[in-house]
Amino acid sequence: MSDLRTDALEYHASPRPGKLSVELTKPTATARDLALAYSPGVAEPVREIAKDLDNAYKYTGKGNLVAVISDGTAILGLGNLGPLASKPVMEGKGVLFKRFAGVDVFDIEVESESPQAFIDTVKRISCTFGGINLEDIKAPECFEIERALIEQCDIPVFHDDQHGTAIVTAAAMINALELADKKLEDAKIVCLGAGAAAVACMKLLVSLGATIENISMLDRKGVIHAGRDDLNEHKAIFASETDKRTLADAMKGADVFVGLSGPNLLQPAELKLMAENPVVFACSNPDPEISPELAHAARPDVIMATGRSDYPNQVNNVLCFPFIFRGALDVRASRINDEMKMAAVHAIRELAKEPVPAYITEAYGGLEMEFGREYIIPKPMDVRLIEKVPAAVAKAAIDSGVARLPYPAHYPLKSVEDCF
Ligand SMILES: NC(=O)C1=CN([C@@H]2O[C@H](COP(=O)(O)OP(=O)(O)OC[C@H]3O[C@@H](n4cnc5c(N)ncnc54)[C@H](OP(=O)(O)O)[C@@H]3O)[C@@H](O)[C@H]2O)C=CC1
Ligand SMILES: CC(=O)C(=O)O
Ligand SMILES: [Mg+2]
Repeated sequence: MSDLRTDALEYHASPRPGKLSVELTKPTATARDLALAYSPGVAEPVREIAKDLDNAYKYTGKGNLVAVISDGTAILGLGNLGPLASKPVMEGKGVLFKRFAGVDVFDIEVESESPQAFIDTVKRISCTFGGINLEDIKAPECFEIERALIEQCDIPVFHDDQHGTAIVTAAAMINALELADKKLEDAKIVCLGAGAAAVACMKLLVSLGATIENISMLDRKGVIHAGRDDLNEHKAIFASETDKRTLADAMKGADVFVGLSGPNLLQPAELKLMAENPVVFACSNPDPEISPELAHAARPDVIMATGRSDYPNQVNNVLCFPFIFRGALDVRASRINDEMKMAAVHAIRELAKEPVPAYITEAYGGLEMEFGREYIIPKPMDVRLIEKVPAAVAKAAIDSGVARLPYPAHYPLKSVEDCF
């Protein structure tokens, strides 16, 4: 592990800087090819698009192109390090979009002095894209930014840290609670963090049956309770009449801990206070709220997940965003609505119960996996994700009236190569 820093820097630097490049999709070998690709031939699609803007989907890459856009104010759990420092993560999201769902990405890092400046910038460039994935924008600004852009754009705008995270968390939570023999309706839930991801995750769990009175949410100042006068409207939804003030207060008898805050914020002593068979999703990246080693040592009965690839149960929005956009783009949805999000939750959740193919076992060093405490959610390289999730999302888009194309004739997809 001590080599990880060196290896990661080398990976990003060599043999050429970065992780993505632009590829050509048409022949360019002859003068004729160039006359078609550029002047004079390029004038023909220009004229067609000027006549009817929808022709951009026919003659350009718009329909398969997503902008991954950040202002760098909440880069993973590293904090507000500025737009340029967010670029490796945004390129990384581009890698995942392409690798897992064949979606092309331009990453865009925006220097903006205000949410309005960010909104204006994104709105002005939005016609280039088939969809917009907002990333690593801190709360509460992210809520206003996403709302305004959904209103102003006719393409899907999706804040991944809110909804991608919520969808995957919900899918894993339903499975984890089933294994713990508990019901979401009765579960006492502690959520450490009250930002973009935390608020969206708790809202989605409530829409799936969790009881808002059973949720204790905490920010840097402790438990969010009705006596506080420093809460924004998003935190205030979770303010309860309670005497609990600290994480330890909240953890007494809790069934579930969801960490969407920062590194090493949960102590073993606090974990020991939880009810039997506790479910702990320590999802802060790159360093979780508690390491699986410490958690298992403190509570042998824990069902444990992190956001990382190197432990069992990776609860990470990578399981959602490539596939939800694939489905949304393929039916040219005008937005990603609640029905599509819910369809994604169930498609991901159900896949965890299917037998794990041999190529996944091999990719994880021969580790045998089956639905259980160490396997509550599929692995990102499971190609059945591209079969199941876009199909469910596309169907939900059609059924809920936001699709502009019929169910794709080439669905269900069997692999990324099937996309076109
Ligand atoms: N596994 C996954 O797929 C994902 C994981 N995440 C992780 O979730 C975390 C939050 O991301 P995001 O919601 O986008 O960021 P935001 O900036 O929107 O929210 C951060 C939240 O964490 C709280 N917080 C930070 N430090 C502490 C602390 N010491 N004690 C209590 N609360 C604290 C903040 O409190 P306050 O409001 O008081 O400032 C804030 O509510 C990150 O670590 C990120 O990596 C995010 C998305 C996906
Ligand atoms: C995974 C992710 O999007 C995050 O940690 O911010
Ligand atoms: Mg993120």
